Amino acid sequence: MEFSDQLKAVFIPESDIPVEFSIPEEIHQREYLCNGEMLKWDGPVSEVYSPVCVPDKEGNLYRKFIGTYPICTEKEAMEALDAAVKAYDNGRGEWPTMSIDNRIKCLQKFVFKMNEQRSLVVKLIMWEIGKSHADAAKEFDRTIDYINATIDALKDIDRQSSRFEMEEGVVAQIRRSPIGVVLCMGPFNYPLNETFTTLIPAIIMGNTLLFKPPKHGTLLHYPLLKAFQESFPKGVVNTIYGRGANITPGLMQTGKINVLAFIGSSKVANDLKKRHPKINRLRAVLSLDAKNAAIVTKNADIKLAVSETILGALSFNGQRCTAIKIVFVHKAIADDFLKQLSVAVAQLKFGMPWVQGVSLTPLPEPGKPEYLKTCIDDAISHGAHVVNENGGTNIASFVYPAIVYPVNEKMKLYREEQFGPIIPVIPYDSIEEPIQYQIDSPHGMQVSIFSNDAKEIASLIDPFVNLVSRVNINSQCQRGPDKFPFTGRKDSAEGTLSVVDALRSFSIRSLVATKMNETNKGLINEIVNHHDSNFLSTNFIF
Ligand SMILES: O=C[C@H](O)COP(=O)(O)O
Repeated sequence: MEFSDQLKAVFIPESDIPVEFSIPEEIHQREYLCNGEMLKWDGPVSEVYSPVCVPDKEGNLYRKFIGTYPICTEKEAMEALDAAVKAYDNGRGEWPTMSIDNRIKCLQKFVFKMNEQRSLVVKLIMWEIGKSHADAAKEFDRTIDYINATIDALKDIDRQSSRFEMEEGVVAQIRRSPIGVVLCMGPFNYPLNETFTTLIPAIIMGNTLLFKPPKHGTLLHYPLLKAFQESFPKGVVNTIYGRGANITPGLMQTGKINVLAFIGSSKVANDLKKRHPKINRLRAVLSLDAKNAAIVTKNADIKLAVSETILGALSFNGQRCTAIKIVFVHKAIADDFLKQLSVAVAQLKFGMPWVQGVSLTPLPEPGKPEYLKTCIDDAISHGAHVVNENGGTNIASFVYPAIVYPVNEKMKLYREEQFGPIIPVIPYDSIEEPIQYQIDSPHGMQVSIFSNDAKEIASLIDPFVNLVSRVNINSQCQRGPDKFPFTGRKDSAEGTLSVVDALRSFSIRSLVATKMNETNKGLINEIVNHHDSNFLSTNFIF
């Protein structure tokens, strides 16, 4: 069978889709959450087509229609903003003044309700973005773990804290206070997990928020709206739907957004930031573009370098900000590396997201296969070739991985973030070449260094760790474990995420201080007694 026919065969008729992996019915979202109410929507809607294609009677493949969601206008977005502003009430609202203990109780209620929706949300992740069912389940469970770790971290921080003497008789309670209204937007590749790595810490620190789900990955949030509504006071979480370009610039222009929490493209983030009339007052927590390099030195364990490169470059079809997006391999071992890499690609299982053990699946962005083809064609026109058999073959929403070699600075693949299943490989002579690449790069997220020579690795750590935010030794680039700081330099990020860092990112250190003289000693105890539990349970220091 021709390879393209093999690829086509993975798209099976609708009637053959295993029932346990199908969603019960099309999802038509006709409501959104604003100011604690599920508001009805009868305006225009956006149609959602799955990357999973099915053949019609003639054998033509078409993306399966799975549902619709509201396309709100600026009017609804402004109403949602008003609700968030009102709930925050300049820091005097019920939520920002609630004790941490009570906020945690709300979050625990939310986790309970979220877990009830696990099966549906996991299936929707799979259908909306084409992630394998196993990885979709991992995404859900990682999110629950992240929330629970956040709760544990808060309790820990709270336990460690106390009133303490600073200096010269001044006693202070150091707090982490909320900042205000957060506009929160996550990416399509981790529509639940990465969105929640900003949304959850933003909420728990006492901020109120506007939440816009990613374009690919909207419907999966629908089953969680009720959980938000029932777990948090009104106006704490408000949702907005529709075309980001139509509604988010206006929100920023109001100057009422205090924190922009955005995971996506650097261009969109910069455009949004510039809209804010007082940009210096805007806090931004951003995770953006990246072009992470793997460097395979001549002292590398090639087998290990290959298996980690495969994981790094092709997990979820290379659609991760932390993916390895370019590989520098020393000329002395380039042939061997490419041979083994090609064999490893050929061993990957491709298919529909519900197939067990599948690692290559259809791509959610409709224009992506065409874009990837232009990248490959451009590289070929500048002297590269596709090394692996069938590399770059495209049928409907599926693109078979391509190893492209030798890549040079004239090619799109040299600088552009392909965010897809292409592995561009550059042969190098001197280690100065990948170092210079990183110096010149507008990005600075991660690198992976492969070598068995400890001295060589040691000599490379400082040059790279001062250019990116994480150096991985003999292992792929990645975000986890989630307790580790996650950030980037240059255009790759702003602010730092991790279970604890995110709590810092969405709060401000503030003090309640007093001089410990005779009058104040007595007063302080009285104040503590008069104040509700808030005073004591927000006294964490970190
Ligand atoms: O897409 C960007 C994510 O932060 C990647 O996370 P990950 O490394 O855990 O897959």
